[in-house]
Amino acid sequence: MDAYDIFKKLTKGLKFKQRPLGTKNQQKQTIPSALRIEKDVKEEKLIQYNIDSQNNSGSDNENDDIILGSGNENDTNDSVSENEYDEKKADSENGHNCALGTKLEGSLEEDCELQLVAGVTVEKKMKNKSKLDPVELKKKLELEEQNHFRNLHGIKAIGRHIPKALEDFTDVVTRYKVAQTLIDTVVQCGYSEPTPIQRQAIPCLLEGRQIVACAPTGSGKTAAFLVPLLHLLGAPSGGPRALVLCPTRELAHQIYREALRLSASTQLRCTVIKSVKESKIKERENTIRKSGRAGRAGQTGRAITFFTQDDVVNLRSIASVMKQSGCEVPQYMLTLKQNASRRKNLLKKAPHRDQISTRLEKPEKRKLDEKTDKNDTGKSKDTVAIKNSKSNKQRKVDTGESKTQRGVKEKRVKEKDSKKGVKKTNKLGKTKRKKKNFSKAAVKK
Ligand SMILES: Nc1ncnc2c1ncn2[C@@H]1O[C@H](COP(=O)(O)OP(=O)(O)OP(=O)(O)O)[C@@H](O)[C@H]1O
Repeated sequence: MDAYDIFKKLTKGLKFKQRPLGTKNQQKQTIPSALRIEKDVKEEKLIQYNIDSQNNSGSDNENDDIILGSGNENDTNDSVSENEYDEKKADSENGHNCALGTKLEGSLEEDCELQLVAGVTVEKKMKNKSKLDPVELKKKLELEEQNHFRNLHGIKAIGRHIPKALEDFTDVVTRYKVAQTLIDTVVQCGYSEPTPIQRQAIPCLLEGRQIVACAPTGSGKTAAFLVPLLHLLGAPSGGPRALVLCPTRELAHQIYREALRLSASTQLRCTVIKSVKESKIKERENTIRKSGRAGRAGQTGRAITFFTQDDVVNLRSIASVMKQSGCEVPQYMLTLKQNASRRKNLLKKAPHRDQISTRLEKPEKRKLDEKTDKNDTGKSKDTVAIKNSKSNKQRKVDTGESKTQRGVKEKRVKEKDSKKGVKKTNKLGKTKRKKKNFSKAAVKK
């Protein structure tokens, strides 16, 4: 908002009469009588006051203790000529009259005395405004120019010693010695001219000033802070050095894309941190890798284990124990066995802790179940029988019964024999006898 706008706002609704030149006296006549009387009284008071002040400075007066500037009714001295009045009025208009009760005499550079109470005066130095240093004048002119430039581009800046807004991107090279390659990439991105926010924010940031910048969406705020940031970072050196906080993930990706484009000429790298947990895992991974030991990072059930070459032996033994106990061996352990070249620094998801505990609860029962399952499928029935049976009798008799069933039957038979004292009989024998008896009965009939 410039001076004209402010004036317009202040005088909104007011009407000004335009006075044509040379009609001064005529207008005087047209002033209403009441107003004219008031004006005359004021002028008279001013004249009287000036005379009083002159008298006070020269000789003692009866009215010294009266507060100056309030008007004196006792003095009705009309001896002040019109010329004197005109001169004094002209002086007062030129700014020589400091306030009521000040001396009107003296040159421009003379001190002005402010008399508050009779006899008490305060010295006040008048500044000679008309005489300015050429350097100061130049500065003022420059400031005026800068403000005019800002107004042209709709830039509003508040603060002390605000740096000059950019006219072009090449300004940055000359003023702040920014690498030409960086500006070239900016131009390659299609930014031929800086946007208003870029014009003012880039020089501020390059001077190391702290700023709060506001601009509408799509006005180029990202480049406004990325260009100076890339210049200040220079070359990469040990770890992250700049952090851009975003309220949303989408905005983070938008800034990331912009940063990738603008940092094409530099060796700097940029990434988006999606969640703190993930970053923590990565951090831990890096520390583990640096230490050369195995480790685990993450939450229960979602843990990630890192292995080194030395862990392979241990893993094998763990896998074999798990197999023996009837546990399900994780896939990554099997792959470790298969491919020796990939064993180093493997990153795999560990099995859920609860799963392991449940599987380890009743391993014996699981074993039995598994064996029954195997038999049900009919896998290598004969071989199992050969291995488990000790006598040839059983080999012959084997009719596909399971090992356990056979064992149970044998036990029962033995118990019966020992109790009753009956001779051992074979199943086959019994059936033969039955057949013989059946044939004899048929012959008799
Ligand atoms: N000086 C420029 N000249 C031409 N295009 C530009 C300039 N600066 C930025 N742009 C382009 O304008 C688009 C919007 O820029 P940017 O995303 O930086 O805006 P923003 O103000 O950060 O928006 P938001 O408020 O949504 O984050 C981008 O595609 C960018 O490439």
